[in-house]
Amino acid sequence: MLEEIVNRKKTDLKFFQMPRQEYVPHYSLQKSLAFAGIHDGIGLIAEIKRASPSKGEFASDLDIISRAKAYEAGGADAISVLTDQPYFQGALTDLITVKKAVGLPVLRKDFIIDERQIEESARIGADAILLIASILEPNQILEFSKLAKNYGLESLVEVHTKNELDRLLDVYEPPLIGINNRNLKTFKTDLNQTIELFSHVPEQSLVISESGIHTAEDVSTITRAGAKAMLMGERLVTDGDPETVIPELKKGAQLA
Ligand SMILES: O=P(O)(O)OC[C@@H](O)[C@@H](O)c1c[nH]c2ccccc12
Repeated sequence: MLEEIVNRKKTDLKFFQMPRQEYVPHYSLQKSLAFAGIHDGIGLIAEIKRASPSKGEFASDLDIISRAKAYEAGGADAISVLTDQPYFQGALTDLITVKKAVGLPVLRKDFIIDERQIEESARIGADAILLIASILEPNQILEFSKLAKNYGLESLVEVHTKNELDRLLDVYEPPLIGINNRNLKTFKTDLNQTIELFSHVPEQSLVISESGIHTAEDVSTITRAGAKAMLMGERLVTDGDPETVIPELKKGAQLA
């Protein structure tokens, strides 16, 4: 599946058009998460996602403006927006819309494999981009992070295996490391991934546990593992009242 997604991305990039730049205020994902880690015990990146290859369409009629505002009102520290269209029903315009609706850092969630996508991310108003270790070489991750920084963007580097992490750390120690609990090949999630990989992450890096986090107990588990932040998609997208549920979920960090 991952190979299929990346191949489609390569095809679509043949028709790439650079968007015009608009002025938007910038927020630091790193600072926002570190601040929340101190005050709430855990930082939250809440995700806007209509569909996924594993679950199909689960929120096709999502009102992204009210959802993003509810995330912010509930105490989310950043918003992640899926911008991949073919597999996640996302769009660049979703990110532009969300960025205008909230005063939080916005992470562009996509399959970045080309430098032009980084300038594009800056132009649509992203504050940070996702770099996925399973589809990029470690030196590409380093180069892409530098390029992102030149555009004023932070990078969240996502790993799923110890091998990906080791290869990455030989070349670059990212300030923000995402441990994806979902195996992108089988789609299975396992919070043990965060527990197992955490001890191998450099002390200075802020760890974000991603995927498969649904309950306050899950939040407790990943906090105990050492994560300072979490990325939640499906649980929040499908909830009737994220504004109420976010503080309840965050309380899991206090029980850790
Ligand atoms: O909906 P979940 O299980 O809470 O997962 C959110 C997020 O971690 C997931 O959407 C994700 C993690 N890494 C990705 C890479 C590409 C697309 C999506 C993702």
